[in-house]
Amino acid sequence: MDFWQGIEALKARWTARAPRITDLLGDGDRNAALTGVAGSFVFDMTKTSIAADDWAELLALAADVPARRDAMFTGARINETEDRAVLHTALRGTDPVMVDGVDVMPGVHDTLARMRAFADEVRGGRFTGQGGTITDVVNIGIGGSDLGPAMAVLALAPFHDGPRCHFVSNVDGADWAETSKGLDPATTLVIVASKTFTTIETLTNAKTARDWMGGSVSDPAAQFAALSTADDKTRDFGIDPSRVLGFEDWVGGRYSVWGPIGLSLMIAIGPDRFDDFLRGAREMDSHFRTAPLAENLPVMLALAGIWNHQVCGYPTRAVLPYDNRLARLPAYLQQLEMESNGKGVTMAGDAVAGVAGPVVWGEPGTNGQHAFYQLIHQGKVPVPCEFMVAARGHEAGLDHHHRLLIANCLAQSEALLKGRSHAEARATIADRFTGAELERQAAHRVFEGNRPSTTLIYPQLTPEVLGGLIALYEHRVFAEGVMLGINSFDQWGVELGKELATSLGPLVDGADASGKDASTQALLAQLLAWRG
Ligand SMILES: O=P(O)(O)OC[C@H]1O[C@H](O)[C@H](O)[C@@H](O)[C@@H]1O
Repeated sequence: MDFWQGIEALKARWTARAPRITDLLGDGDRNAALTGVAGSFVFDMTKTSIAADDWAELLALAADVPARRDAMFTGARINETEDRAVLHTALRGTDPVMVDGVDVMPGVHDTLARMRAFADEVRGGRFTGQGGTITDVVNIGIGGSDLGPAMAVLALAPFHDGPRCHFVSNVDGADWAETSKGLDPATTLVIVASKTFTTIETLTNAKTARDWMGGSVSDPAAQFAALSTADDKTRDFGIDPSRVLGFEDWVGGRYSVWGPIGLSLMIAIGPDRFDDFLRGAREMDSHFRTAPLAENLPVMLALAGIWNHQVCGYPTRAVLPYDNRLARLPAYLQQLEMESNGKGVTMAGDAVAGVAGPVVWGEPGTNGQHAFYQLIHQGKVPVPCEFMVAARGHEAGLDHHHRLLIANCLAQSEALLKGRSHAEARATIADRFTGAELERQAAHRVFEGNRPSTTLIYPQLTPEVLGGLIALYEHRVFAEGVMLGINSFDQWGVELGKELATSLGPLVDGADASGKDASTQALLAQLLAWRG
């Protein structure tokens, strides 16, 4: 059956049945089927409205995933619109992978060895700034050249034993100004991370950083390193090839944290722990490649997403890590998921017959509970929630905090599931109100319940677990993309805005704006008046 016909059939049955998730939870076999295990992860999708027979039909929709997956892992050019292989998995792999008849793995291992050597030199004080041992590292990059390492460096803070790491991404000068405050140029290493080395934000920030450093040291370029596929451009910028770590075009920006783009993370936590990070991802790769679809965690996450978004029609998904150090995970996943699957055209160039990827958003718990959970519990449009929590934190003396964290995480999914009826709401306030006022007040305290959520649990957020977590989401996005028939590995949708920004530059300097639409002209005129 065609994917979209399958979705329509599932939607019709789900609408007719209008199941209560609490009723579905009575079926032990269904619950076992909707609970997945891979390495250190347990994924519970029993609090969704997927019935046992729905699950069997959803799995059938994933039938094309294995062949496509195998094509990806073995170096086929599955990124068809850019005519590229998709091999971020090779960055953490061990086995040979052939692209155009050449094994890419010796190159991958050579680059990893160079990263390790440089990280060790920086961490061990053998590579120094012109004022002594490197105390601070600033990674300048944006999108995939920022979000992965920035998210991972924060996530693995308990494992830091190297120099401090900072991240500058926004072309807004505020980002550079705030980050560079208090840094000593003579003991700072600047890493310019850009796959293409053409990204205007990154090049602007890199030049500003070079000027800043040039104010204090005689040879600023000596304290610069670059991570890029464009050797010629890094050389033009003045960075010595010995401090340029290259990678190939078969690594997409949002999938690039495993190689040179992860250098800041490697410097922060050390090469051995970076190896653990890679190993965690490799174990998830192996699970994705070998586990049957019905027990395959990335496929299960993908099907939970397909069910909530395409079958039930819920437009967004909230990612809610009950793990404060995963504060940047929602932003990271926004790029991973929305840049990969936010598409309207199939691989064949036709319009997608339904909606592709959902809006992904979120914040860590418990903070979100005191902000937007109001809408999640009582707003009219259900928001499928993706909870995640570790069994243990890293703060040995603060386990009572972690106990509360777990309790809150489980409480939220329980509240979403069960809700509170009008009668129950009335009972909670019957001592304070009577008559019509009691009914009115009770109405505000009703929770519909029956709201879907999934929960991912793991023992503790270690480098290995983080590696597995990111790989899990990468493969989830891949599996969804295969089912939707789209190319998850291009991002043409970011181009138009970039082109227009280039054409608008001179207009901000006062050039003739008459070719622009009326709204843009008016906004520009006011901004120019204020700029004086
Ligand atoms: O690494 P760079 O070439 O500088 O690209 C940085 C980012 O910008 C692009 O516009 C894309 O949307 C991202 O996928 C990419 O990660």
